[in-house]
Amino acid sequence: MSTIRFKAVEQTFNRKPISVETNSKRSDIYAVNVFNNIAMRQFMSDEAFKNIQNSIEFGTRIDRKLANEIAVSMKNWALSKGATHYTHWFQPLTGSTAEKHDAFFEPIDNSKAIEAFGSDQLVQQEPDASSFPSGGIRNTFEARGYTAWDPTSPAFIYGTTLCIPTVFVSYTGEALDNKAPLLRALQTIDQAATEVAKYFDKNVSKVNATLGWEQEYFLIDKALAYSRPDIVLAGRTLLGHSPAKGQQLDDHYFGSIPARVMSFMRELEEESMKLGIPVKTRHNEVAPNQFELAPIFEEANLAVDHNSLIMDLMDRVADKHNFKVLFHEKPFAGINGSGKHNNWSLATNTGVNLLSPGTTPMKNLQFLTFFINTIKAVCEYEDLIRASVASASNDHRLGANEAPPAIISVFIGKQLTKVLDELEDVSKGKLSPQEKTDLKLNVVGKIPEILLDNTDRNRTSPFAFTGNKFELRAVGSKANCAKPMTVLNTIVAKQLKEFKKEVDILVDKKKLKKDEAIFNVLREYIKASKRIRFEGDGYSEVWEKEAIRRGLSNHKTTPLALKAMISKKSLEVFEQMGVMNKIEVHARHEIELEEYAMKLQIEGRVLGDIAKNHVIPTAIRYQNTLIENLKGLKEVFGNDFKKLASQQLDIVEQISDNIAEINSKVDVMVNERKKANKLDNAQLKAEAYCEFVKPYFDKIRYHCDKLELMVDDDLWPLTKYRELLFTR
Ligand SMILES: NC(=O)CC[C@H](N)C(=O)O
Repeated sequence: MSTIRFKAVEQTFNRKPISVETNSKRSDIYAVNVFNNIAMRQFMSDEAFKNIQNSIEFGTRIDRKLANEIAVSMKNWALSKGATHYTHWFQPLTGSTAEKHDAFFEPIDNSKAIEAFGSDQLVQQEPDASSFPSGGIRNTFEARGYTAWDPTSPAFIYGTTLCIPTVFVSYTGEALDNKAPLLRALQTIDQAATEVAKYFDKNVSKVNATLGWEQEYFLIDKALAYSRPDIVLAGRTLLGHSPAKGQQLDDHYFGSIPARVMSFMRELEEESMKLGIPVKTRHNEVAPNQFELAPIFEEANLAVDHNSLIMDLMDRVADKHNFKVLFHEKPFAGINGSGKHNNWSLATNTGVNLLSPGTTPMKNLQFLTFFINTIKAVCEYEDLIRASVASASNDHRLGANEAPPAIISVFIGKQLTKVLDELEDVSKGKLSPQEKTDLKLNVVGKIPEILLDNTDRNRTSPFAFTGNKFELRAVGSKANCAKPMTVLNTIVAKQLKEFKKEVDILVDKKKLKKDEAIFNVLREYIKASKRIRFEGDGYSEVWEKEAIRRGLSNHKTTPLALKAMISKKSLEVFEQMGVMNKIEVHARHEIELEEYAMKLQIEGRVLGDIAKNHVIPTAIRYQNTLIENLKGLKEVFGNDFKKLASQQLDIVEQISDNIAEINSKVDVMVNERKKANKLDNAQLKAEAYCEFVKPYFDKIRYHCDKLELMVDDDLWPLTKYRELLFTR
């Protein structure tokens, strides 16, 4: 086994950057592989173009006849780009993407064939999807699943395949994927936010939620990564002693990008550009061999699709450059893990960012309205947000003093805290002319147009306002952003609807002026949502205690965090907002619990195997050399040998002790796993894995890592941390 390690290290030493030919002008290739407006205009009639534009903007139905024309034009465009196949591209509840390719080719008799693709193939398909998780939805209804075209996310060519973004739903209408609920949530926030935005500008007829994600990842040489069974099977290292040097010198963050990584990034960016993914930022992250990539924000549905697509693209491009991308939130113990911060905002079709202060008091009141409503929504549903980012892998990251804690709170900075404090004192009911002027001039009027440079940063906060958007920092690097985005947009929509109702009542019944009514409602919201606001150090123990006092949840593990998904309150908000019915939520809850248990089961098995079949035999081999040495010393020195051999004897004993510990702990862990596996109830099974199996991982690791420090480096079979993290 150690030969694999040394071969891998040697291979890595000999690697050179793969040269990539890239276009210096990115704008020339931007979106060339996307069926966007330019391509559509070129390939379809005006009528069809207008029809599809309306559908994208207002969700109107696409006429069947025109759908056929759209399909044909899409096919012609794809063929002109060299595509041979098409696929409905969807995001099942596995969290990744799925595709089943069909050729355009169709024989019409035994001597002739055509390239065929019509509305039937575009609009709806029935993949044999029986193997995707459905959380019992399909069994309950004996319904099959089908994929349906999502015209709001443009088709694109990936390799030689035309990919058509689709939703995946059962015949009874239940969503079997991550996209369908997201689209519903985006529709509901559009309606709710548009209604409220109309208070300030009658011309607003649509509000888009926007998302800018930041993807963190590790890049490890392929040979090194594949030399470790734990990385291959579990996506993370389950053991490995910390290297002498880790990230303590802070010399990687924003440092110069290593040459091989740079080649990888250039090719990735080039391919992303062609797919219309507007990647903009690249840099080294905190940990050695950790990097980050971020695009410009986009409409949330498109941004989610682009993130799923780029994760796939990263795998492929990395492979070409002899790297493996690790998306796991915590691939290495002792150094930083990876997140995927979600920057979220709301934008009107009149070009206004609703979370950006403006030049006039009215614009600032609009900003405050959306700002305070968002805070209130997060306050009401903090536990649901936590649930939306819960996973076995993200549990390692949240609360590890490198990413936000498991407690959800909102950070807004000093300046806005002051504004909210002042708004809290607004009088009840009608405002005097003096108070109105004062508010206009001294409170609302004083919010600077550009807050970006004035907002403090707080990396310890899970939900931080950063000048013109909120940054949800709790999302894990492996996650599909659709989940947190569905929750966030749903709860803010609910909140905005409530706000509108309350303001309207004050205007209609209490005869308050619109802005008076708004001030009155906001005042109450500021008071009601105070407990979620926290400006201090989210890593501190003081905050943990304070959060308990404030009644905020602090679920450190997924089985506990997920419970909030199916609380009465959560089921109600999903149902009322038309995002998911009870069956859909329960199905997802069940799937996530099962996934949690399975992930831990895999980790337990891999660890057991490595510990017993790799670590222990290696330790015994080394111990045997020591014993040989001891025998030799005895032969040469006779009774005096003990003095000379005391250290060796000590090591021999320590090895035996560690072996004994590993052996017995693996046995107990296997037993606990067996007990957990017998449980039918998904919640209890996940809890059993969490409480009784997982704790053994660290205990076993401890002794394996001790042996790593003792055993001859030549014999050690597992590629070491220093090799994984510092060879590139
Ligand atoms: N520089 C950073 O912001 C680090 C973020 C951190 N890696 C996380 O998991 O969220």
